[in-house]
Amino acid sequence: MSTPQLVVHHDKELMAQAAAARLITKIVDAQASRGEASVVLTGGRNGNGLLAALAAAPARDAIDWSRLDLWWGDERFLPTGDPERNDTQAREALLDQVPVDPKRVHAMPATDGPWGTDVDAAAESYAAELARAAGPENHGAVPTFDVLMLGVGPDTHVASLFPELPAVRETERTVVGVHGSPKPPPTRVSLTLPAIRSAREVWLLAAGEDKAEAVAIALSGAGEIQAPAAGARGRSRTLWLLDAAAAAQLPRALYPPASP
Ligand SMILES: O=C(O)[C@H](O)[C@@H](O)[C@H](O)[C@H](O)COP(=O)(O)O
Repeated sequence: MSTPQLVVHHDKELMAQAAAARLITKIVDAQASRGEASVVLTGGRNGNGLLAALAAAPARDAIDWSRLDLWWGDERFLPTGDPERNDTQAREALLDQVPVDPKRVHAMPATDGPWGTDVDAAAESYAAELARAAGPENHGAVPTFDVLMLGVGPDTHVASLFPELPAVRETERTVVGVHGSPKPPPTRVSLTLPAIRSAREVWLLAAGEDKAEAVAIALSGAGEIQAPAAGARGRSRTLWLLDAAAAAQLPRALYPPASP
């Protein structure tokens, strides 16, 4: 697993804009070398802020939207179109403004879908969809994502993997149903750490002083059960994209040299 790298931007707007520019370049490079790209989106303010910045980016359409596979790291288990769903918010922030191929937008199941309110069956179906998309060259039962993005909660949760709860302890399955999430809504579908760690690059997004303690804990050697963000590592790169407020409690030695 790759050692975390940190980039600290002056404020959350600049962090979102810089991360969006970074994502454009990553997708364009993947499409140039492989003919397609695969990205995992995250819910939350920082994740949606990045998507909104990407929608406004001048270089946005350097991306061939028809050759981009989009997945989610987690989803609030609600009816299709519910404003609280991560995919609803992603569509509003970006996807409704670009010509994505609907067959390559892999939303997680909703409660009005084929599995109804059975979140565990819904999770199994998403795991099966991931496995179908995984090629022989991929590591196990998920495609090799070029970039997997994660917001970081103030308790160090990522996706819907919360400290000490069952989902963060999962070592076999790639997708699980989450019951009793401390962050509402209580029922969710989430990738697990093994699935997260199959990504080439994992980018963790954290802005605001309410994340400063979580960032310091996750980067200070805490275990992944107590601090799930600490276990979110990419195969070739793990990148923490922060603003100065979220980096404020980091030991100075961890602070990147060019930071504001
Ligand atoms: O479904 C969700 O809520 C998200 O996937 C969750 O993991 C989020 O990314 C973090 O809670 C950070 O959220 P903020 O960026 O809004 O603080």
